[in-house]
Amino acid sequence: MGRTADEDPLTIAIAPPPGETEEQKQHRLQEEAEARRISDEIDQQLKEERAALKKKKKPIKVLLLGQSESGKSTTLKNFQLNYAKQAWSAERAAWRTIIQLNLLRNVNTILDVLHSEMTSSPSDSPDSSDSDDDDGRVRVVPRTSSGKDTSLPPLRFTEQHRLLKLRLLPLRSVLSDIQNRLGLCDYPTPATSTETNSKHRNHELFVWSHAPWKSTVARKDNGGGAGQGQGHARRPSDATLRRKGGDEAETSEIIASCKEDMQALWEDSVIQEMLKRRRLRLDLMPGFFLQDVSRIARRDYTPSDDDVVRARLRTLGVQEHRILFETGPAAGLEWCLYDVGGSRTQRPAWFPYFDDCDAIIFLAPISCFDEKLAEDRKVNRLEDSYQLWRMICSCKLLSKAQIILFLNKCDLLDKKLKSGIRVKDYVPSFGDRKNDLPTVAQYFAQHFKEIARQNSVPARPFRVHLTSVVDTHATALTLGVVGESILRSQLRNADLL
Ligand SMILES: Nc1nc2c(ncn2[C@@H]2O[C@H](COP(=O)(O)OP(=O)(O)OP(=O)(O)O)[C@@H](O)[C@H]2O)c(=O)[nH]1
Ligand SMILES: [Mg+2]
Repeated sequence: MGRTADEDPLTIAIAPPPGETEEQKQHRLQEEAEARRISDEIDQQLKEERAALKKKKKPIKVLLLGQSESGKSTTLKNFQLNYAKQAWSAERAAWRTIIQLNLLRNVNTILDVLHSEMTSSPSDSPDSSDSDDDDGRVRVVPRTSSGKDTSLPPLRFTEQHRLLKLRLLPLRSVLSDIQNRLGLCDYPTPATSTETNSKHRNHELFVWSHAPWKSTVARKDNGGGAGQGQGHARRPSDATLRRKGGDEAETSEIIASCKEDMQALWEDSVIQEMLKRRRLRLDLMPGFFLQDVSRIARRDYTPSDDDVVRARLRTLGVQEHRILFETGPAAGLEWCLYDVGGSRTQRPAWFPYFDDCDAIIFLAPISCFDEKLAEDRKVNRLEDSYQLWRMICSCKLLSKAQIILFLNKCDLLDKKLKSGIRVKDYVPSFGDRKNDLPTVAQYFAQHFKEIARQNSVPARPFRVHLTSVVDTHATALTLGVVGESILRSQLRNADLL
């Protein structure tokens, strides 16, 4: 049997005292109202504090997306350079070795071609792979069935070229030593059905998201730990560091001793002609440092901000970089930037990060209208960017995320157009429009806009920036605008909640 209301302890406890006068009753009610007000006030305060705490704990989540070599990691570097200066300075020295690696790869690419040219006699018929560059993007020079372009006089190699080849030979082992030391992987890109020979197939340096290369180098150079984004790194022992330090000094010594030869190789007119005939534009390729060899090959070389931004190290996996903004409108707020590997095999790893994402910065390198994907040489790189963009715009998981498009590598696009490469030869729909930067960029932007319009559900504003993210000054301004826009949208969302 249940209790009657008269027996309920709570009812008994809050019941007015027996024989309460009217005056006592009014006083009691006043006291109860005041107690309720104080209790409500405490509740409200707690609610606000929880909300603030929640806000503080949940960083703004931004994904950097786009195909490989579109400039994602470079954009991330710009964020660090502008908004997390302390972390940036701590990490800058660590890039020295990567820049040396980039330089050595430039030199080895030339030596490979030189070797191939010098060892093929006029009657030899080099196979078509000889024209594959280190990046798989150099078009084959038209050749006769004997493999030689007979319309041009033969290249006149001398004893000096043979000596250069010989004297620069040690750089090959230096290159693999550095790679081993930093735990970097060197994989060939997948072969494609159009590829006939792998002799010069693309080999590039990769860093896995958990690779400890930054901490390995940074600790030695700065006495500090790794920067953000490399948090899983295991610290090497002091003995290992001493050995690595010795190895690094040795590496720098060998590079410095080859400085004049590297410079002579790059400035040699026969070599330049050889590269021209191969249509090997090293200067347009990622991680090109030969023009700065006299500075970079010094024993006391320290990278500048620009050097770090131009260094190339391919990303594998997804790297999380937490940046506590030190300056700007977002000062004090934590942003979580995700830098992903952009090659085709890497893309499935993006999806788990779409959930709960606040903004996407999508990079499309528009200078690549005449290039093929390294991982599938049947596919034009611009077409691949269009396809990816379509996928991002139509993705339901991202319907609440702000999407910002960077039409990147405008500086390279400008160089290409000025060197006489015509867009209409690769994009027939471009027709007879003016072959200059503003017209071409506008044309491509229109195409991206149309894809966004047709595929975004619900419709979203088209936010586009023409960028060259290696230009740190211009990019600082762009990031300012982008940061404000993401923040504003965050605040709007918070108000709606
Ligand atoms: N000239 C020029 N070079 C650029 C530009 N953006 C990026 N680069 C260079 O292109 C190379 C590739 O850039 P990354 O930022 O590493 O490309 P990514 O998108 O991170 O590529 P993955 O890691 O392979 O997915 C680097 O050497 C950059 O310095 C640009 O706007 N202009
Ligand atoms: Mg990258």
